[in-house]
Amino acid sequence: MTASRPAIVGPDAGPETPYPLRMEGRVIAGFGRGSKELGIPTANLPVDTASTPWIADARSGVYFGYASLALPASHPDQLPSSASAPTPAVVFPMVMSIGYNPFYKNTVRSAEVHLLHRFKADFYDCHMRLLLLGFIREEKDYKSIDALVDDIKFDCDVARKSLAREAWTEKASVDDAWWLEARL
Ligand SMILES: Cc1cc2nc3c(=O)[nH]c(=O)nc-3n(C[C@H](O)[C@H](O)[C@H](O)COP(=O)(O)O)c2cc1C
Ligand SMILES: Nc1ncnc2c1ncn2[C@@H]1O[C@H](COP(=O)(O)OP(=O)(O)O)[C@@H](O)[C@H]1O
Repeated sequence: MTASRPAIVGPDAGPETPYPLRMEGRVIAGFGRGSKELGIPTANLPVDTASTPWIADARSGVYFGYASLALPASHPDQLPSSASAPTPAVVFPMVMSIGYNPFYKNTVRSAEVHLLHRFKADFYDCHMRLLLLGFIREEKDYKSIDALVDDIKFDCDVARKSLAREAWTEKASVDDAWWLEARL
C-alpha cells in the first residue's frame, strides 16, 4: 500500500549516523529476469564482506543515495572530457535493494542499484561507487509483479524528494574524500 508510506525519509538536517555507508565494485550481471522490461533495470555489485564489512550486518531492504560511475569515454552518457579529467566519473541519484528479494526467493544476498537516469546504453563491467545516505523500507514479498513495481516506483519518488532537500543535495552531502577522488 504505497498510500500509507512516507513520501520523504531522513531528517531535514541531512544524513545521520551510520550514513554515509560506502560500497564499490564492478557492475556484474544479475539474475536476468528482464527487469528492463519492467522499466527498472538494476546494476548489480558483488556482495563482498571483505571489501564492504558493514554489509554483513546491514538490514535487508531499500536504501537511497548517490552512485558515481566511471563510464568509458565512448559511452553515450559520459560527459565531455577535459585535459584535467579525461574520463570524469558521472554522478546519479539512486535507489538500491540489499537482500534476498523474497518475491523471487533468492538464496544469496544481492546488492542491486537502480540509477535515476535513462541510459542510452548498458554499463556492465564499469566501476561504480555508492554513497548510501539513508534507509527507505524493509524488503517485502508481493502477490504480483505489478505490486512490486508500484512499490519500487514509489521508492524512486521517495529518493528523488528526499535528495532534493538542501542538506541532501550531492553538493551538500557528498563532502567526502573517498567520493571526490572517484570523480577525478
Ligand atoms: C528500489 C528497489 C526495491 C526493491 N524491493 C524489493 C522488495 O521489496 N522485494 C523483492 O522481492 N524484491 C525487491 N527488489 C528487487 C527486484 O525484485 C529485482 O530488481 C528483480 O529481482 C530483478 O532482478 P535482476 O535485475 O537481478 O534480474 C527491489 C529492487 C529495487 C531496485
Ligand atoms: N537506470 C539504470 N539503472 C541501473 N542499470 C541500468 C540502468 N539503465 C541501464 N542499466 C543497465 O542495465 C543492466 C541491468 O539490466 P537488468 O535487466 O536488470 O539485468 P540483470 O540484473 O540481469 O543484469 C545494468 O547492469 C546496466 O548495465
